Amino acid sequence: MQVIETQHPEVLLLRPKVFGDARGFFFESYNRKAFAELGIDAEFVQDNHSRSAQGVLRGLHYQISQPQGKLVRVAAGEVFDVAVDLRRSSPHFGRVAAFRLSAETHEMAWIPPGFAHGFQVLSDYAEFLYKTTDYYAPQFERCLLWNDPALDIAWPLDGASLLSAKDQAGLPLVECEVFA
Ligand SMILES: Cc1cn([C@H]2C[C@H](O)[C@@H](COP(=O)(O)OP(=O)(O)O[C@H]3O[C@H](C)C(=O)[C@H](O)[C@H]3O)O2)c(=O)[nH]c1=O
Repeated sequence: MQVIETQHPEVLLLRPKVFGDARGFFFESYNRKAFAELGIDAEFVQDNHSRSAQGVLRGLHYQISQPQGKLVRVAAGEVFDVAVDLRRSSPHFGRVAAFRLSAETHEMAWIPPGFAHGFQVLSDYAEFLYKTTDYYAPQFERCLLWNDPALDIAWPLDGASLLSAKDQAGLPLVECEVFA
């Protein structure tokens, strides 16, 4: 597993060793011991899988209680993935880490608890898979406005063709509940 830096020291892009042969490919998408050796000693309790059409933007979501660390990857297509540090005590509070994830590169990203997360689909469609370190708790879910000017996120596609009502109602960072 190769670790690639992002704009944020705690958000890690992970490039797995991929075994290709005439049949196709194989790679370990998660290995507790190997990840612990990388410093990602997280215990995952939930796996999620979503499919979205091109232009769909999901996010930027976080749970103010039961915050979720996320190991994210794309099984089909390509997305522009974004994480924002919402920990007021962090020297990188408000910092954005953004990168592309695709089925072609098999790259994954580790996003620790305390970050808002979202993505925009760049391909015709994308299948997005991720593990979380705590359970879904809708009562604690909050939404950071995807196009908050203070974040200056360079989303590759203009606007968002499909946003949930929840995401359209996201709050700018200055109005968001954040972590200590
Ligand atoms: C997240 C989640 C959702 N749901 C149900 C609730 C809704 O009836 C339906 C769609 O939920 P939502 O529109 O919140 O799904 P996304 O917009 O993909 O939300 C995710 O988007 C960004 C990318 C994230 O990082 C979060 O993990 C997550 O909030 O699935 C569940 O049953 N369990 C869950 O863990």
